[in-house]
Amino acid sequence: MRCRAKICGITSVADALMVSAAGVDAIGLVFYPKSKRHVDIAQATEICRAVPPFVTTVGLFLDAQPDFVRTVLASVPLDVLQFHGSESPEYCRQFPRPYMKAVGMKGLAESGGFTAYADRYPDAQGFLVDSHAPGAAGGTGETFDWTQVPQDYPKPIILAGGLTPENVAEAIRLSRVYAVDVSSGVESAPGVKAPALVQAFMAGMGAA
Ligand SMILES: O=C(O)c1ccccc1N[C@@H]1O[C@H](COP(=O)(O)O)[C@@H](O)[C@H]1O
Repeated sequence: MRCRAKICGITSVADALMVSAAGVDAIGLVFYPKSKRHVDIAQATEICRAVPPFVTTVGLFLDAQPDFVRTVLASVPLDVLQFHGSESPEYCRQFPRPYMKAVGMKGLAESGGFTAYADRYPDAQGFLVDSHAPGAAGGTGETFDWTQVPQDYPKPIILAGGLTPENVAEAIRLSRVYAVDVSSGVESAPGVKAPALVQAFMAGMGAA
């Protein structure tokens, strides 16, 4: 099966159309106010309405108030939610959308390991493994040991954290994941995606 691609931290219609034309399967919109890639509801609505069919729109939240998530969902046509903080299973399942739970892989082995963590979220659509420590914010732009990515978990695994055009083929070879997720590795500035880097990233995936 081919490895799918999500590009996160889209902040403009132009970038959404550019990465869609490059062949990505999903775009991510960051609703975390402290992020340099944060979008407001008006921007996000405009972006989601502009993406072509069959490109999935993902909303990233980090320990947001439930009312804020509901307010976003009332206006922005998101397909999937990505919870990147310390959200509980009960929190994640309360919204009328499928969700992915981000898992901070740093130090996870000492606190029970991936399976124990993921099993707490039986209704998650998939798990996004990132390089941060559990409880810390992700989006660090750093990699982690890709051989630690679980191989036999019965849900899709999405690999994130410090991926670039140069390392994505090796990351896919070592991790055998369902999908990869990149943000800072294809940017010319925070929140601004560089067409040449996006194309090189997609070509790098094809070399895996
Ligand atoms: O993009 C952000 O600013 C961000 C902020 C807080 C949590 C997660 C964030 N982004 C997500 O982090 C991973 C890895 O990003 P990178 O490729 O290492 O820059 C990815 O899922 C982003 O969507």
